[in-house]
Amino acid sequence: MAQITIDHVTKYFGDAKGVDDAHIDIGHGEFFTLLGPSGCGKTTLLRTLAGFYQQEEGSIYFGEKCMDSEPAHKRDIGMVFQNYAIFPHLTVFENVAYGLRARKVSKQDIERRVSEALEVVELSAHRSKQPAQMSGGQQQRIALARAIVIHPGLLLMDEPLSNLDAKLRLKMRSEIRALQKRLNITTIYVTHDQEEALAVSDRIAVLNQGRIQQVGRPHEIYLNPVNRFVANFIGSTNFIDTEIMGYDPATKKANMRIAEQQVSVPLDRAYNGKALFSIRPEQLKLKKANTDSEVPSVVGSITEVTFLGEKVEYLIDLKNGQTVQVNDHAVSYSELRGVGQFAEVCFHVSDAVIFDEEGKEAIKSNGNISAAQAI
Ligand SMILES: Nc1ncnc2c1ncn2[C@@H]1O[C@H](COP(=O)(O)OP(=O)(O)OP(=O)(O)O)[C@@H](O)[C@H]1O
Repeated sequence: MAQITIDHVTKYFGDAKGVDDAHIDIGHGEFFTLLGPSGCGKTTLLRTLAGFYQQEEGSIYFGEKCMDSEPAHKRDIGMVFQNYAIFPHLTVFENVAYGLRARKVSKQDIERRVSEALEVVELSAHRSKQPAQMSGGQQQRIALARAIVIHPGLLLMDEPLSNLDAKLRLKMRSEIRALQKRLNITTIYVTHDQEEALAVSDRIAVLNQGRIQQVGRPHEIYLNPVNRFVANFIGSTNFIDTEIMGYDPATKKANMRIAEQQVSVPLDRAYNGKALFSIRPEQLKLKKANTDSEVPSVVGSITEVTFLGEKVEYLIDLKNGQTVQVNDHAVSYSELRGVGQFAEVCFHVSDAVIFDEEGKEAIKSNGNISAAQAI
């Protein structure tokens, strides 16, 4: 049974829907992330879960218990916000103890539980300090300790790392992930940072304009996006206009015209007409001399080269007028290419996802997904 069920929840602001018919089941101990661009409804959904907003449609269950008429303070939730929301006039210890005092926990238990929480976030040595004497990362750890000290059934985190610099974000995100796994607290995490979401989550829901676009494990979302929005929002993707012809229901294959090439492709459903071929820059390779001539390729000329050490980013103008990005590796000088050079860009059809012309739905998903189940 799911620990958290968001059952077709819609939250209106006037006539507009902040969250539109969200349906998600979240398991016990899961690290679940709500990911999407600014204004997509992440915070609204989180605040509705917390009981700060009341949805107009649908229900929220914690286990079998319906939470719809349960006030926020009775929902057994710990929260961490972007701005830390810690009290500047209280010591680190008193900040963490605050929720326990409000719950009338005994003095002895407060001492024990706050000490434990401070140890977990590695702030024991700072218990008597004022927050102003602490760094941003330390202040966020106070907020984290304050959220976990009440032993909540659910931890909600709204962009907790946004105020930290890039290096500290990386450090804190792996700390949060490790802590969440160790304490096994079901966690719902909000971020607009796709790399952060991929790094920390068990599963991710991608939202756009209030609607959930896709729910899946990080590699599923990345390798098998269900529509153009998800493919474009997570990582970078080449979209190449193609045409699908002669779908054969017996073999479930069709011919795809891509640039000057004609390639046979397996499809998930019957389709003929214009389509969008979506492939990641690292799934495209520059063909080397004397390599497999069976692999499909399209030709073009190199217009930009960015050498980044572990990879080289090439922009290539194809003969059909479209530009693609190829992220290649160059382990020796002889493999480096320059601007103006001719390039043959090759790919495996199985790596690509093909969408209908508007990009609303995949007509060919990524055939390799089952091989990645071990992750
Ligand atoms: N209190 C409010 N009153 C009216 N409209 C609101 C309110 N809160 C949010 N909205 C609208 O609802 C939509 C979703 O907002 P929300 O804050 O949930 O987005 P978000 O994904 O969390 O964005 P961000 O990453 O910028 O915080 C937006 O269009 C926003 O303008």
